[in-house]
Amino acid sequence: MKFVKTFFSRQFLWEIVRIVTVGIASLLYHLEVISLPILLAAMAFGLYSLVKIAILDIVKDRKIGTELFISIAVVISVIGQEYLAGAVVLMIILIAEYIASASGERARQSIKELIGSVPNTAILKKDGKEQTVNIKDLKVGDIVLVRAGEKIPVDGIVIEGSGSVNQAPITGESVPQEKEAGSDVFAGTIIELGALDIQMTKAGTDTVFSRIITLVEEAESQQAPIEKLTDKVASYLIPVVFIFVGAVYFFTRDVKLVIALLIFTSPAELGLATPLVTIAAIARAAREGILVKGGRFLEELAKVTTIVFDKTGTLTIGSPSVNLISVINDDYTEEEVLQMAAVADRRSSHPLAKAILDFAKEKNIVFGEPSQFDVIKGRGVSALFESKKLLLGNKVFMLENDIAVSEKISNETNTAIFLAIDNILAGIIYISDSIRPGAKEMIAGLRKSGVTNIVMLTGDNEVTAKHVSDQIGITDYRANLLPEDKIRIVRELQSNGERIAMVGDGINDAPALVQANIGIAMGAIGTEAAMEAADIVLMQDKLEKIDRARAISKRAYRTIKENIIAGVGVVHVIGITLVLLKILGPVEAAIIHLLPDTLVFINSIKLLKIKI
Ligand SMILES: Nc1ncnc2c1ncn2[C@@H]1O[C@H](COP(=O)(O)OP(=O)(O)OP(=O)(O)O)[C@@H](O)[C@H]1O
Ligand SMILES: [Zn+2]
Repeated sequence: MKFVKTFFSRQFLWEIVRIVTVGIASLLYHLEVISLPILLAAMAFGLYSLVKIAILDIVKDRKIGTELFISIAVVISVIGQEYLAGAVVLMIILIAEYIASASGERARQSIKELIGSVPNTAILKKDGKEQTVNIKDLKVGDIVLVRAGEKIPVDGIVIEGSGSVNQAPITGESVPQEKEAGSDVFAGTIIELGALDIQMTKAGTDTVFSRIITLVEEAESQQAPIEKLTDKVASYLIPVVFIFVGAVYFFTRDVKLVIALLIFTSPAELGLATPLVTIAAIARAAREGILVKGGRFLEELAKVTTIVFDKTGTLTIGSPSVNLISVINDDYTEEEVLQMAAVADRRSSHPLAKAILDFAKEKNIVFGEPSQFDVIKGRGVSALFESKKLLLGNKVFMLENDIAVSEKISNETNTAIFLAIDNILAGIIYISDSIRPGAKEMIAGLRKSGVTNIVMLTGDNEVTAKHVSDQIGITDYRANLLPEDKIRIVRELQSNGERIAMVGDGINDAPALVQANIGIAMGAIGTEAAMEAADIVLMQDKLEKIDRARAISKRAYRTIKENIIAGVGVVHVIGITLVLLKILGPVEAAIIHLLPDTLVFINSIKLLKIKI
């Protein structure tokens, strides 16, 4: 069993030796086989690691941990001549420490097991020969051969062959994707059928897979606010505890009582309560293709009450197509309107421009190069072609340029793009983009999970914006926005004291993603910019992943609270009471104290398995 392997690995050898030494010495002393100095020597050996950690904590992290409490308790037991009690307590606490560190290690390993790994070698195809080489020796452009049942070792482009690839290690989606010449493939994914010749673009630590692993590993260091809070509470509580225990000793002179009290007043599991959950939840999310860049964001997403969506490319698929061209100025034909629009948009990288160009190509329309070209953000483009001035964009853009636009031309489902030639409206191009499947269910799911405010932001026109938001159940939408308006709106919502999550495609809306408390980027597989800008990255273009991310976050946050309240709070309060009532002595206290450690561990690690 992997579990057993971690717990008995060499890394923990010394901890086990210490536990056994102190245990056997206690037993032999009790049986009067060994003398007191030998017991004390064994205790010193056992105590050594605790004292070391206690001192390191104080000096390096300025933190008082359990180790200090226990060290003091053991020293007091020796001074007070309660040798055996001290030794047994020491042994049990060593066991507890060992459970804690081994379980943290176990959780970390399980992340790697969940996500998997990338092979170290690849079959290189060179000069008509095939040879197995180490990944490190591959160069960009090398051709790598991968067959059915094998893991793809590099990121690259398929140049020959076809096959179905299971991308679950990266996207969480286990339905295989068909790959053929020209398709992108990613390291760590598995070819289920077929064989592919892959031209390598990235290998080793540059691959998407590697980036995911690094992000997940770094995520642990991004403390959740609740963790900072528990650290703070612990630092206030500790002096109070020492004064309290000191007072108890002063009035009772009862060494055993003091030792037992120190065991239950130590903040042991507080240190374990959050990090374990964070690791488990982040690993769980990663397996579903949801990349959470820190424990902080889990907590933020769990608490969020407002979620802001970008429309194009997020709620809609983002690959629009032209439906209709209507000629307004009879001096031009339909072809000419399309041709001029294509000229104006040929230098633009906007998805709407792509739709227009694709349509022109489909109609075999030849379009020239503009002599001048400008992008007017959130409005459209302007261009100069054969001394004609072209303006292409939304209605606001036309009105801003004093171009008359008659009213009845709006159409619900389509985005109307206006073309003006020499400041006279020539035609309108209707373009539509379909709403992503599952959008309505996702919004309903978020509302059910307690998100009270859902807002849609778009640079698109009012009519289309209303149409889209009506269909998916969003009542609050803002249209005709410039990119800076989106940031401003996020700020405004925040200034009402609300925590905002913003969902976008991570490319055009990166600034708004950064401004929000949590930025969520969709469909980021392979898009470096989106992976950088967002705090939570959805590897797939699937809206239900937003619901999933929220569900996992809420569950993780709940688990942290359970750990702190039930695992730590309740056990300790009951423990202290029973000790003061003299129902529990030091040895019983130490044994019972193993319980919350184990509870916290089990409660956290279950996040990897349970249905959420
Ligand atoms: N290259 C372009 N060609 C034609 N129209 C454009 C172009 N760029 C912008 N527009 C017009 O300006 C509007 C706003 O563009 P913007 O890029 O800000 O947002 P969007 O892509 O429509 O939607 P969203 O804000 O939801 O991503 C578009 O709806 C379109 O009418
Ligand atoms: Zn956008």
